[in-house]
Amino acid sequence: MNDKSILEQLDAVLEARKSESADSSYVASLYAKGTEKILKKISEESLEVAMAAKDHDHSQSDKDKEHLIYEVTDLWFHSLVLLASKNISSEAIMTELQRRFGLSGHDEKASRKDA
Ligand SMILES: N=c1c2ncn([C@@H]3O[C@H](COP(=O)(O)OP(=O)(O)OP(=O)(O)O)[C@@H](O)[C@H]3O)c2ncn1[C@@H]1O[C@H](COP(=O)(O)O)[C@@H](O)[C@H]1O
Repeated sequence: MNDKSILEQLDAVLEARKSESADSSYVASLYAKGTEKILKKISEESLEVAMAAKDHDHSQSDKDKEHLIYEVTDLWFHSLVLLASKNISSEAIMTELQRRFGLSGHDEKASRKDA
């Protein structure tokens, strides 16, 4: 069993794909097409998340819950590809989430208004 988290493992794969060919790797093909293409995928996946969430609102079914998980995973994955393309690891996001942990969103917004 691998001791590294799936995010750490995926980070390593996304880094390694920078020297792979677009023909053999989907991630390499996204890097080759550039930021615009990756953003287009993120935009498409966001829309699919919204549609899946609305479907689940209506049905409350396990099937639509699974579909929502699937679509959010696609969105997270393409966001990680965007970050990797800019040499940002998922660790940076974990660190930022950790920094925000326990800080109320309302309080954080109020502190920005004061600044
Ligand atoms: N987690 C994922 C992952 N999630 C989703 N996808 C792909 O993301 C694409 C998005 O789905 P779409 O239906 O929008 O795809 P599409 O219509 O073929 O895409 P476009 O032609 O419109 O760009 C699909 O091709 C999925 O297979 C992923 N591709 C790769 N990974 C991970 O990345 C690793 C490296 O992948 P490769 O670079 O392909 O080896 C893999 O081992 C996985 O761990």
